[in-house]
Amino acid sequence: MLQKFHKYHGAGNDFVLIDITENNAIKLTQKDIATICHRRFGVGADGLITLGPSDNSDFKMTYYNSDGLEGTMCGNGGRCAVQFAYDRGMAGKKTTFDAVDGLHKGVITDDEEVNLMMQNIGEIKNTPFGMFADTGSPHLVIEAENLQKLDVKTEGEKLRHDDYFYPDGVNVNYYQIIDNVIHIRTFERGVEAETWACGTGSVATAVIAHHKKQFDSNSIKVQALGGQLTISFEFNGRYENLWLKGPAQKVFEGYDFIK
Ligand SMILES: N[C@@H](CCC[C@H](N)C(=O)O)C(=O)O
Repeated sequence: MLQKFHKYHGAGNDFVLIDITENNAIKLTQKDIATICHRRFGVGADGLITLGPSDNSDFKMTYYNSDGLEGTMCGNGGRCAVQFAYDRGMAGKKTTFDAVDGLHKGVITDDEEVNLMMQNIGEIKNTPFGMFADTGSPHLVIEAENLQKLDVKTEGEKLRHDDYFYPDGVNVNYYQIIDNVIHIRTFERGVEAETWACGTGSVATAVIAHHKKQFDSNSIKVQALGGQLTISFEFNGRYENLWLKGPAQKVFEGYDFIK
């Protein structure tokens, strides 16, 4: 069957998006999704997102990692979903949508970026390896001395599977602060590789750097391999009113043949 898809990226974190509001009958198996996301045998992406009907908002976003399994919240995917919904006339420049961790507001800004409201963050925890925060997805955050030279694939993969985080596993972020900007590299669970940006990981890293008093400001720039994100928040004993802003752009559209 030919399935219409759209490819977007958010700071280099790339996704296949499918509007299932008109064809809710489409059922994608884990193998279908993994094949669509495969960079040799498919379209190629870090994940796949469906936009379906929602009772209480403009649409429901469901996110799958490139391994074909449903993931937890994806910040850059959410930002791409906001741009996609606007491009398809499913929502205005201001929208509200439903995701696995609850309702999110999204705004397409005057500088043509997408700003996404994230859930409040609960406890920031210490682990034997670094600090941990759940920003809709679980993230371990580790400060590195030479980020550029770090073997993120080898080091990140070890921690992602460490017994300490069993059974859920964890996404692993390494960061270095240069000239008041957080530089970040992330090994993503479910993609099982380093991605070019991670929204929920950037939020976790910004609040942890603030928690460690490395920043006074409540607006922090995070430079990923594929682009820059800005995280802003209020701190009232806990991190609230969190927003993740950055580029979210269409790359192309097409039809994929799904058996
Ligand atoms: N790239 C995403 C994070 C996606 C979630 C993750 N891989 C998981 O399921 O653990 C983002 O931009 O937040």
